[in-house]
Amino acid sequence: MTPQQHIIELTDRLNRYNYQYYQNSISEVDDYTFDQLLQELTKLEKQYPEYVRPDSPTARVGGTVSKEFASVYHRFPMLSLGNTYSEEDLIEFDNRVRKGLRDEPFEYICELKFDGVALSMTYENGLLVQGATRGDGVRGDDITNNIRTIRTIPLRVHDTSVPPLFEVRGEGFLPLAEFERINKERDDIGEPLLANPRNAASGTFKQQNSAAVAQRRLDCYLYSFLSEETIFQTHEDSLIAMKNWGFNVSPTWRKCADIREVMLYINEWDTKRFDLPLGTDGIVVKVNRYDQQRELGFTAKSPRWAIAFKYKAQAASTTLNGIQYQVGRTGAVTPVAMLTPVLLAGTVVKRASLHNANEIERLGVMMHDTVFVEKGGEIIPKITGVDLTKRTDASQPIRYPTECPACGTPLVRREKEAHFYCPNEKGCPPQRQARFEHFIQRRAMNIESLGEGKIELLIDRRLVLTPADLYDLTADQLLGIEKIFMDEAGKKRIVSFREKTVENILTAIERSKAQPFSNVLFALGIRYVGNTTAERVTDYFGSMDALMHAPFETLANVPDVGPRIAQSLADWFADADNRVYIERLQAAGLQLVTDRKEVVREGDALTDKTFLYTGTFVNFSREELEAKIAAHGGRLLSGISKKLNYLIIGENAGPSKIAKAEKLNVPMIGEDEFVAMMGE
Ligand SMILES: NC(=O)c1ccc[n+]([C@@H]2O[C@H](COP(=O)([O-])OP(=O)(O)OC[C@H]3O[C@@H](n4cnc5c(N)ncnc54)[C@H](O)[C@@H]3O)[C@@H](O)[C@H]2O)c1
Ligand SMILES: [Zn+2]
Repeated sequence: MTPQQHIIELTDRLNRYNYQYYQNSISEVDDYTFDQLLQELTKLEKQYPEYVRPDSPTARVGGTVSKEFASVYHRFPMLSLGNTYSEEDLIEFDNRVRKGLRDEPFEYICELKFDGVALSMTYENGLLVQGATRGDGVRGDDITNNIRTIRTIPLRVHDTSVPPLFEVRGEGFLPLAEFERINKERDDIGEPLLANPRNAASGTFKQQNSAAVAQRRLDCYLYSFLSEETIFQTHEDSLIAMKNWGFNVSPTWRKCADIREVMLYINEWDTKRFDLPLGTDGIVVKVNRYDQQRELGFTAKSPRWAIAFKYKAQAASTTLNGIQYQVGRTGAVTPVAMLTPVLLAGTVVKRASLHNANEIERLGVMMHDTVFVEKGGEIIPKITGVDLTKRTDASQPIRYPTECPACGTPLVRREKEAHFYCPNEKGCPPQRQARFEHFIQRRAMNIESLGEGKIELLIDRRLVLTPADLYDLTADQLLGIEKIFMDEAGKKRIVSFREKTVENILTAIERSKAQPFSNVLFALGIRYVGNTTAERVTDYFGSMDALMHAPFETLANVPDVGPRIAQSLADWFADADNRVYIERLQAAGLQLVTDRKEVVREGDALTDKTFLYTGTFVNFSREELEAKIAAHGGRLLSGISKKLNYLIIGENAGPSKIAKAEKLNVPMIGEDEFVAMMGE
């Protein structure tokens, strides 16, 4: 390849990675590889400036704006950061700064480099008026409504000392625990898992539906303050002030007197960062004084007064001793690597995720190979490669099972899905057990006193076959059952049903009969039917009877449902065993209707019309307004979508609702118009 061809190839490749990363929230390669390639291109361009392409990724911020959102211009450009993985580069940076400041004394502020999405928030007279992404650095996407869903970003700053117009910047992120929770829920209802917290956060901020954004509890750490007039002398002062004004500033920053102290900070956070509630990929070093920052200035792409030091992903090598194939509630088979224990980022790792059969093939990994494990933004480490130099004759090809490891049923693979499934939904033991665990969880029937091995024992003793059997259990059957479990480490654990335990369990089972209909529907464990979907569906149909007999077209028309979930519901109710199951739950006294108040019809002027309201009203309380809509045949929706016919505007109406309605061209009416519409 000639240098020119090489430059062309690298430019195209990096531009494609950038597009996938910023536009589609997908990483085709890991960050380290990306950064190495970018460095290679930078070097080549320096050597052969005549071949530099105008669209070179070395000269611009990698993102773009998207068509789905309005674009906004940034008052101050939102740039990138120069980055490095080596201490030598850091010392070079320090030398450049010293030279730039002509040996004048200076200090650094070190911060963690939070791994999420750069956000900019503009405040006018103390009010949050705009939230935007970085985009191409000059223009970003206006995602104000999505940013408003972040609880830690104040909608109003009460302190009167803030300037009339200012901007704060920070990193929007998905906390690790939230990422794990979402993935657990997705796994539970058979949705594909989100790849990593950064890409998940970036994908979430790009969603059109703010209500869906609000359900993922995004957060944001602020790290920068900007305004026309200078009100702070140093970055340190601005961090302290932002904190005092109620912004979420991570307490992890530190002032460092020189580059040696910066190195200490880097070493200290190398492993400590894994204890933080979010993913981080390095640290950011900034010159503290603003006048010195101004003196140093910017390149086209990044400030000269700051640099990011990135940690290489923490990796270790160890041997792959076996693979456990776990069968989940929906029958999906997940391979988990069993490793020779190895120390990684401060914890001992014995297992690593292998995701699915495609991943095993992609890695080309064989049994007894020496493999690399890495800890990235996720809690469970993953296998990222094979050390081929250590491969011996002992390595054996991995034969992915063709039959369910638990029940022997031949596995199937559904179209376009990465997982193999055990189709023996009713008879497969781990599927059955997981179905019970799903049924008893708090968000479902809330019989959690049956957790921790107790369900296993009841299934073992054949006291229960389906969750409906729980409602026939008696104290006599339960008293005195006992089993000793051995855990992996060979530790004994005794599960026994003593008097008090039995009493608790039976009380919880009895109480579960009062759980609302939507919890019951969720508890059934129908594929793709999570909590929210269950609420939408039960709200819409009002009773199990109506739901069970609804044709596919009606199901698909329920707000937020769509054909995929509708098909899953239709298939489930078409199964005769499932209908018997429902009959038994009904006989046991579970709630199979919504406890909506009886609607007394007063008219039908609003028939087939959908409504949503915002604010408060003169003639009605919220409940009264809702009752009026129903009494005249109208329907209340839970969010603004194209399916909404009218948004009723009251006093102190929510600006984000109004903005959204404007955007979707949903007609807005006042209280008087609403009354007139009812014909009262
Ligand atoms: N894997 C891929 O395919 C792929 C593709 C494109 C980019 N990337 C990654 O993204 C990087 C480029 O992204 P970039 O231009 O946003 O640079 P960057 O992420 O390396 O640095 C700039 C960003 O750091 C963030 N940041 C976090 N904590 C901060 C703090 N305390 N102070 C200031 N900023 C902080 C801000 O969002 C800022 O925009 C690449 O170096 C690469 O690692 C990866
Ligand atoms: Zn099976």
